[in-house]
Amino acid sequence: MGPDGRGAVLTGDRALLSVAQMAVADRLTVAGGTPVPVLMGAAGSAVARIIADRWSPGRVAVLCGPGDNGGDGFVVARRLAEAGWDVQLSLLGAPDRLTGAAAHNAALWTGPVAPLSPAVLEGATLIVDALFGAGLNRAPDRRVAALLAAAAAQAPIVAIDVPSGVMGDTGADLGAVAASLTITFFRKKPGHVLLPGRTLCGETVVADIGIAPSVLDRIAPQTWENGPDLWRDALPLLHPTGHKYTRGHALVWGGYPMTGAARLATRAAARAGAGLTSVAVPPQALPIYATALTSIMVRPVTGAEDLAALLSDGRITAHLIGPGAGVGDATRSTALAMLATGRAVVLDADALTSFAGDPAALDRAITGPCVMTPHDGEFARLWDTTGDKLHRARAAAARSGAVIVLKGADTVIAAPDGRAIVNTNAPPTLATAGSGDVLAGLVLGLLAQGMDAFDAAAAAVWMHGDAASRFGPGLIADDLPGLLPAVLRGLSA
Ligand SMILES: NC(=O)C1=CN([C@@H]2O[C@H](COP(=O)(O)OP(=O)(O)OC[C@H]3O[C@@H](n4cnc5c(N)ncnc54)[C@H](OP(=O)(O)O)[C@@H]3O)[C@@H](O)[C@H]2O)[C@@H](O)CC1
Ligand SMILES: Nc1ncnc2c1ncn2[C@@H]1O[C@H](COP(=O)(O)OP(=O)(O)O)[C@@H](O)[C@H]1O
Ligand SMILES: [K+]
Repeated sequence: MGPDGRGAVLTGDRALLSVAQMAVADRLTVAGGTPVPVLMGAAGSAVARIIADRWSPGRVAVLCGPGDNGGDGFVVARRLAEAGWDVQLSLLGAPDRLTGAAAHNAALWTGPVAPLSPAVLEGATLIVDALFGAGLNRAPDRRVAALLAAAAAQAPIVAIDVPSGVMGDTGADLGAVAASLTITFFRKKPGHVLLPGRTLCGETVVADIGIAPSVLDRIAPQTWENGPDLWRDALPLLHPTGHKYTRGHALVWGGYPMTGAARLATRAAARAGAGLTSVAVPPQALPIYATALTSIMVRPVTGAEDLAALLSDGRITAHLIGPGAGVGDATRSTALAMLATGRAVVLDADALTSFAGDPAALDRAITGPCVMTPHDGEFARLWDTTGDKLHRARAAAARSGAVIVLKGADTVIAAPDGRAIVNTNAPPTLATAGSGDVLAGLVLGLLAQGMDAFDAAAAAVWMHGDAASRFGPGLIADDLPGLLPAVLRGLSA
C-alpha cells in the first residue's frame, strides 16, 4: 500500500479511526441526510441483534451512561424487551439530563429506569455496558468502578463501542473491566487493537450502521490494523526468467560469540525469498557459521577496509545489523557504514543500543530505506517514551526518517510520513528468545527483494505472527524460518 493509493479500496476496510475521525464520519453521514437518532437506532439495533444471535433470552441488565453511549443502551433495552428478554435498565444521572438522540430514545423506553446501583445486577445472565464510549474524558468514579467490578463477577458483559473506561484513541485503561464481547460501529478505533484495550474488549465485532465507506475519502485515515490486504500486492513477484541476483542479495552482520541470533536472521531472510543471503563474520567465527549454514554464504571480514570492500558490492540490496552484534563502537561504525551505502538497512537489537542516548546520529545517517525494530526497552534507550504506543512510534519514525517497528503483543509499524499499522496477528508463543532475530531477518529478506520499507515491515510482522500461529504451542525461534513456506503459500492462495 504505497502513497500512490494502491489498494485504497481494501485498505479502507482495515482503517482505524480516532474518536475525532469517527465524529467526522458521523457528521458527514448526518449531513448526507441520516439524522442522529436514526444512526443511534441502527447502532442499538445492531447490538441487540448480535446479542440475540449469541445468547438465548434471559435477564439482562443494561447500564446506561449520560451521553450517546447511554442512548445506544436505551435502544438495546427496547429491542431486547421486544425480543422477550427481561430487561433491567439503569441510568447514571437523572433522566432529564439526557439530551439529543439519547433523550429521544430514552423517551421511547417504556420500562422502568432504575438509578445505577448493584441492585440492578440481581439475577442478570447478561450485562450490557452502555456507560461511556467515545466521550470518556476522565476515570470513572469509585461508585461506577465498583459497579463494573460487580457486573464482571455476575455475568458476561457486552460493551457498546468500548468497555467503559477504555480510551478509544489509545487503548489506555482508566478503570474498565473486561468484556466478553465489544460491539463497535463502522470501523474499529486504535483502542480496540492497542493494549490493554484489546484485551479488555474481549472479542470485537464491527457493526454496519449505514455509514457509507466513501466518508473515508474525506477522512483520509492514516492508521490501519495489519492484514495482507494492506501489502499483498507489494509482495515480491517471481519472474520466470529471473536469476538469483534479480531476487536480491541480503547481507547479515554476524556477531561473535553470540552467533545464534544472526544465524536465525539469515535463515529467515533466505526463506523470505532473497536470492542470496550472506553473513559477514569475524574470522574466528567462520567455522561456527560455516558448519551451521549451508546455502547461506559465510564471508570472513577483517577490519574496516575489508568491510568497506564488501559494502561497495552494489549487488547487495539490503543489510541487517544487530542480532548478536554486541553493543559498542564497532557495531555502531558498521551500522553507519551500512547506512552510508544508501541501500536498505535493518537496525535491530545491539545495533540500536549502540546508539543509546544519541538518536541524532541516526537521524543524520539515515538517508535510504531503513527499518528499525526495537522492543520497548531498546526504544527507551533512544527515543521519547511519552504518549501512547502509536504516538511514540510515529514520533521516532518522523525524526529518524526510518520505518519503526515498535514490537510487543501490539506491534506498531510507523512510517516517517505519519502512516501507522497496528498488528493483532501475533500469538504470545512469540515471546521466546530469538523470535525478534527472525523478524529482523524476515524484514531484511523482503527489503532485499526491493519491497518498500513500510510494506516490508508490515508484511514481515504479520508473516512472523502467522508462522507462530501455524506452529502452535511449544514454539522456539528455530521453528519459525521453516514455517515461512507455508505462510507464503497461504498468502498466494
Ligand atoms: N459516532 C457514531 O457514529 C455513533 C456513535 N454512537 C454512540 O455515541 C457514543 C459517543 O457518545 P458521546 O459523545 O455522547 O459520549 P459518551 O461516551 O456517551 O460519554 C459522554 C458523556 O459521559 C460523561 N462522562 C465522560 N466520562 C465520564 C466519567 N468518567 N464519569 C462520568 N461521566 C463521564 C460526559 O459528561 P461530562 O464530561 O459532560 O461530565 C458525557 O455526558 C459512542 O461511543 C457510541 O456508543 C452511536 O449512537 C451512533 C453512531
Ligand atoms: N506476548 C506476545 N504476543 C505476541 N507477540 C509477542 C509477544 N511477546 C513478544 N512478541 C513478539 O516476539 C518478538 C520478540 O522480539 P525480541 O523482544 O527482540 O526478542 P529476542 O531479542 O529474544 O529475539 C517480537 O516480534 C515481539 O513483537
Ligand atoms: K461502553
